[in-house]
Amino acid sequence: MTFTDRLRALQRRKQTVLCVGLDPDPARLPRPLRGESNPATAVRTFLQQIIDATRHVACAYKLNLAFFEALGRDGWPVLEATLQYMPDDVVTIADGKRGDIGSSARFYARAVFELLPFDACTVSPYMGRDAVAPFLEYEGRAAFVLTRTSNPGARDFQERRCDGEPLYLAVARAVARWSQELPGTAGLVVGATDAYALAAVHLACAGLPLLIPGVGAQGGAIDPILQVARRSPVLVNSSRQILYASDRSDFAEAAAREAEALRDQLLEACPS
Ligand SMILES: O=c1ccn([C@@H]2O[C@H](COP(=O)(O)O)[C@@H](O)[C@H]2O)c(=O)[nH]1
Repeated sequence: MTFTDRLRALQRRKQTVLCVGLDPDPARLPRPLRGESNPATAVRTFLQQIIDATRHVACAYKLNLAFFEALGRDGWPVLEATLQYMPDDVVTIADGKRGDIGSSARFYARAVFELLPFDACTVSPYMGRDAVAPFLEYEGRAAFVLTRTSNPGARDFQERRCDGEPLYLAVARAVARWSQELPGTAGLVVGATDAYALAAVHLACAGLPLLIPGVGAQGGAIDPILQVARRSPVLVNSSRQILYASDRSDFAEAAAREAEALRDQLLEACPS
């Protein structure tokens, strides 16, 4: 079964397209956990409680690798423990935005798909086809390639014209071509903060799954997502708005409420 088929089946069964982002910042942990002498232990407990509180409304969890790497030597065990804690009915995404020459990219791919059991990862297209290809060789897994990202700096390069269209669209079309060798292994990251780019990427590559960050803390709109979800599978990520909904002992309940509210707003995007 391809990654995309598995994702669609999960979304249909659970009626949710919500991806909860796990970006654990030790300085933002709820106050009751901040007293823990080892921040890695606190992060591990925090993430397990967030997973328990949101698993009924999440079809995916996106773990931003930067936050685990920044825990130093304790980061890898926390990453492994968090993955082991995942329920069966979700997919996991390693958000490391990898992208290097082919011989090195193969090792990045091996780390997330062989050493760690991630279902998908994020990849930067800047270094071209050989930097992306190793991630597309794993049957049943997927690589989401950055197109038009959600941050203000996306305008610096991604919107430059390339053969008469924005560079991010040329990237999206190239990824669609590259993925033909092993269908179902590629997706695209496109931010919710630019409704025009979201619609354009979706029109250029209808059918490729879209990982959409930028709602919640970054203020991206929901309606344009509902439009593109009519023809493309979508996974909508929210991290800080859910994780840090409260910094008191009710943080898990508050996270559940935020996640449920976003799931409800996105119900129309679920496959029937
Ligand atoms: O274009 C992009 C690509 C990745 N991200 C990542 O998604 C989350 C968003 O966090 P929020 O707290 O919901 O804003 C974070 O891990 C980013 O690194 C993105 O925001 N935009």
